[in-house]
Order: sequence, then C-alpha cells, then structure tokens
Amino acid sequence: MDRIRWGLRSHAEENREYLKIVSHPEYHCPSKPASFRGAIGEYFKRMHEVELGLAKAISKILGYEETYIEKEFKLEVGFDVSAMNLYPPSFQSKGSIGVPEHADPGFFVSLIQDVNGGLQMLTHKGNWVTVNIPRNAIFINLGDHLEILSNGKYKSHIHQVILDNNEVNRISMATLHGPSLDIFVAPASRFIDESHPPTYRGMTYKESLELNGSDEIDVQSSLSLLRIPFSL
Ligand SMILES: O=C(O)CCC(=O)C(=O)O
Ligand SMILES: [Fe+2]
Repeated sequence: MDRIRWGLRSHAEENREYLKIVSHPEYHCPSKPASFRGAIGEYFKRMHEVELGLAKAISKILGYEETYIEKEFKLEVGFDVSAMNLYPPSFQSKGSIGVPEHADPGFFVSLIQDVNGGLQMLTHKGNWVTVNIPRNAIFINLGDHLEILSNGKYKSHIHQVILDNNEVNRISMATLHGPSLDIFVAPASRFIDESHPPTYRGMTYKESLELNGSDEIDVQSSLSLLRIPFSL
C-alpha cells in the first residue's frame, strides 16, 4: 500500500495538487526538504493529543465514560492520513471546483490553511456556506465513522472547495483521523432501540475504506454504501 502519494488534478470537476501521507500510527514523509519531517511530525504529535481530548469530550457528551471513543476506535493505533492541498494546481485551474462535494471517513478531520476562503459546507437546509476560519485556528469537521457509531446523531458534513478564478493561491492541510484499520465500526447499542433501528451496517475501518474501490490512502467516503435503506 502507498504511504505517500502525490497527485495533480486539473479538470472540470477537481483542481488541486496534493501530497497525501499516512501520518499515524507510523509517520511517513518525504525525505526532502530536510526540515519537513521534524516540523510536520511535531504538528501530528500535538494533533494526536488534541484528538484524545476531543475523544474524551465527545464520549462524555454521548453519555459514555471518557475513554469510550479512544477504546472503541483504538486511537493509539488509529489510521490517520494527511492531505496537503495546493489550489489552484500550478496556479491554473480548469474550472471553479477545487474539490467536489464529499464527506470524509473517520472520526474527524482537522484542517489548517494559509489563506481564508474556498471551503464551503452544506447546511441541513441545503445551502452552501463559506467557512470562515480565523487565522491560526484549526477547523474540526466530524467524519463518517462518528456518524455511524452514533447511529446518525452526529453528522459527517458534506463540504467542497471553490476556487476564485485562479486569483487566490491557497494551501490547506486536512488530516483525517480515523479508527484503527482493524476496528469494526457499527452503531453503538446506546443509540439503538425499537424506534431507532441501526441506520448503518458495520464493517472494519479498512473494509469501509476499500468498499468504494479506493486504496486506504485515498480515504474516500463510502457512507452512502453503508446506509441501510429505510423500510416500512
Ligand atoms: O482544502 C480544503 O479546505 C478541504 C480539503 C478537503 O476537504 C479534503 O482534503 O478532504
Ligand atoms: Fe474533505
């Protein structure tokens, strides 16, 4: 399996250049430039601490003991992939879409950027809202597997990136923090009863990443394939 992947997309549906690396449980990175490993490695180490803090807080909000999500997702060996994106690719896009609408798999996504603007979220009313991320802030977006675990109580939000006619050059770094690849994720018992049947089928994180035909490092959502069709 690839642990580092470079890609260049420049067509009507997607316009970005990216570097994806598996950042946890093993940290992979290009050997050049030499300063990359230390700087980004320190960021991932600290982000893992933030992840454990968020896992504790969300576990408590869901009514479980604070180590619930950490254990349930086996976060000490959680599978994290970081995507470093450059928009537009080579400063020339072939359309207005940087990344088409999608949700991300995993527990949550942490995102940092150098320039504000471009990222949009779809609201529950069906409107696109531009995300304003204050300078030096880390944006957190929940992922598919928290939606599955909570049987739909928490939503994995659909988002997209829109480009500004090649006028703005933006770099973002989106890290998808996931469960361990061997962990079977299914709706938790607390969220299932007669009036709330399971809305998603369970499978391991690895299987769900491969369900749509992608590789693990692509970390593409397969939530629509995991939803159990509603029946009367
Ligand atoms: O660049 C962004 O703002 C978002 C990128 C993104 O959604 C992704 O890499 O999954
Ligand atoms: Fe995303």
